[in-house]
Amino acid sequence: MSLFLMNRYLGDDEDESVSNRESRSKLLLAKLQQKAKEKERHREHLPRDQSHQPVVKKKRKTEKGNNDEPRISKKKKLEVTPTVSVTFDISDAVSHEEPAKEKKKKIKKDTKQEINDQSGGLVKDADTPVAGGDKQVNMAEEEEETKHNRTKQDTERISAQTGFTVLGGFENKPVQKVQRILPQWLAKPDVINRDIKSNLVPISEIQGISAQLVKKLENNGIQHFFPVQAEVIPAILESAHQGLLIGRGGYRPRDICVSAPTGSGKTLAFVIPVLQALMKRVVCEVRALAVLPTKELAQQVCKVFTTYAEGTTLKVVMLAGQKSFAAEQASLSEMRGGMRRSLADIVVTTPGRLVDHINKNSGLCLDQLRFLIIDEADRMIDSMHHFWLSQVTKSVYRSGSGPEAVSIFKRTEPAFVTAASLSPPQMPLQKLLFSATLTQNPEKLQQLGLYQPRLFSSVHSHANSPTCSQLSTSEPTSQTEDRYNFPEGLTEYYVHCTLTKKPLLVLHFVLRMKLSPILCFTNSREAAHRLFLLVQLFGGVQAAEFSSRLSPSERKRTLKDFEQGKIQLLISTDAAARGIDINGVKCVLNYDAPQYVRTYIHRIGRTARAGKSGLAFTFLLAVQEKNFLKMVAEAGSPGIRKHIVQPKNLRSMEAGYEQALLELASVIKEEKAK
Ligand SMILES: Nc1ncnc2c1ncn2[C@@H]1O[C@H](COP(=O)(O)OP(=O)(O)OP(=O)(O)O)[C@@H](O)[C@H]1O
Repeated sequence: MSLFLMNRYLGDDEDESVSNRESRSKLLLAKLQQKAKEKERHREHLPRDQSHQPVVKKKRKTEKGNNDEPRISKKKKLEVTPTVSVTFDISDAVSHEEPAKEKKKKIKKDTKQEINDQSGGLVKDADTPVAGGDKQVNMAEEEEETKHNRTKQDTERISAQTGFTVLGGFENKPVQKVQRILPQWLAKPDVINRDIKSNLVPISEIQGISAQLVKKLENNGIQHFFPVQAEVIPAILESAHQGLLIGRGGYRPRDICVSAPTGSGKTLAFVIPVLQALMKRVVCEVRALAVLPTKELAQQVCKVFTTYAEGTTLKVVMLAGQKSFAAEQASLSEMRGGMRRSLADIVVTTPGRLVDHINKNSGLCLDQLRFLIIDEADRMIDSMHHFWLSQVTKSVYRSGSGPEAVSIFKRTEPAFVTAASLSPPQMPLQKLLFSATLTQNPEKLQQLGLYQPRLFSSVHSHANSPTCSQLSTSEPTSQTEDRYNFPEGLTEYYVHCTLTKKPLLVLHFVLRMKLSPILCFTNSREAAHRLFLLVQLFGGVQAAEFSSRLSPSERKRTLKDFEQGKIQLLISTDAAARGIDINGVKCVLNYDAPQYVRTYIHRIGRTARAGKSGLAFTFLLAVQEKNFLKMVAEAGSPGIRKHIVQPKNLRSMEAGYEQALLELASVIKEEKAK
């Protein structure tokens, strides 16, 4: 007994005596081929514009000849007799001499005609023109779409009537671009004004900051808060006020994400409220952990925390490999009377060093962690493969899993809030994310395990993105890519150049245009080193390089010298592209065009900081121009202009440059020999 039965439709004149299934297939194939040949013959004999009509006529004739029943009754027959299946076995056709593709096409056409006959002519052959041929040519695309939909509907209808699956309908369809749908919190952020200068808020207007901190701010020359600070500081303070303990009278605070331009003052936006929230603590425990991608950035943030914590009882400790592991361990805790005692309230660290301390049980206890600050958050998401976040989470919530879980400070990971989950009350962990290029990719943000996040952003394009709830009611809007924040005072230029002219252009910007201090970026440390040597050989410019070629202490000294104005031109890799706050950089040169838009934004963001103005020039080879300008425009740049350097302005430096080039070859040879 056969497991599967596949009935075939052999036409109205199906010969009941043919019981053998194989011969039935052959019969069907022969019949279809016969029809195809007839069609071909008719087409050849008729003028072009009428070539399709006789086929249709012939078909109708055949219908009549084979079956005297009117068309309507045939349809009825279909409805009441669900034993007929309209299928076609392609393998049957492969054994013949004609090219397989041609054959399939022809047979498919005839099969469709068969379906057409049964369905009252509703299924149209893709190649058969309908009445009003001219119109059809004009509306070819629409017609194609309608035809496809109709065929699909008819196929579905026949399947429903007969109970058999109609095979086919696998035409190629153009792939539609997927509309990006953002979750509500990403699509509708709290808006931060990009224009710092005209949106300053007096410090006294922000409630909840202690007199001690206000005084500190004023001593540091800060009279007003920048827009990002005026929005974010009250939000963090409010959540800290309400949510130090969850349970009766408290609630789990929402995580906070901030996306604001480079140099807009994001550091103080978390330093001030965190210090304020922890100021009244009684027992010293690690309650705030700030994670940054590099040593230099950790150092910078630690300095700000230390400055504002001065005069309070709060202790700030840095774990970034500047000191030995043992020294860092000693700064974290001490043993007194057989008890471990924390020596740190705020820890500033890098992911690698943090994981080391957690794994080696160095005395870094995160049981009481209240704030987890993730600065340069987009970069930190990229480094999630180090699993640093899961290690932190494990350390924070481990007190909820052991026998000590009965403790009043039992902590559980965020989940649904129920009466049971609120008892006993527990310390919440709140994540604070900051970046100038925070991704809008929900899939990436998902990795951070955010709890009811709230976004503060100055990106203007969010309004274009439909939210999940809007989607069902509104028409789809234009596709929005990730768009970023550009500082208000920044002016962007690009300079069309050739490879050989690039060093001359750098010299032109330093010596003729006098734009120093200049921060010049290359794409590799080798390129940075070569350019540095070349500029030195040319002479007349105080230059330095900044890359992983230098030791951490050399890098620190170089940055200090640059900040103090001892260096006119700092040639750097992307090591100095992110977060580094160097006062007074007038101009950024992209000696090598950056490959990614995020890199571009962070590089040019080293100037035009804190509401000041700045210039950014990107050197572009002819082949790079189109793609680079497109990338920058799509990222939301307010506009990048062309800057032309007249060849005559470079002429006076050419001889010196040629000489320096010759010397460079031997210097590099010597270096390699060493
Ligand atoms: N309210 C303020 N008044 C005056 N200066 C401020 C104020 N807030 C911050 N600044 C200064 O602005 C500069 C930039 O601040 P910060 O480094 O925090 O920017 P950022 O937004 O973190 O930049 P990036 O995204 O590049 O890291 C710093 O030198 C800081 O001292």
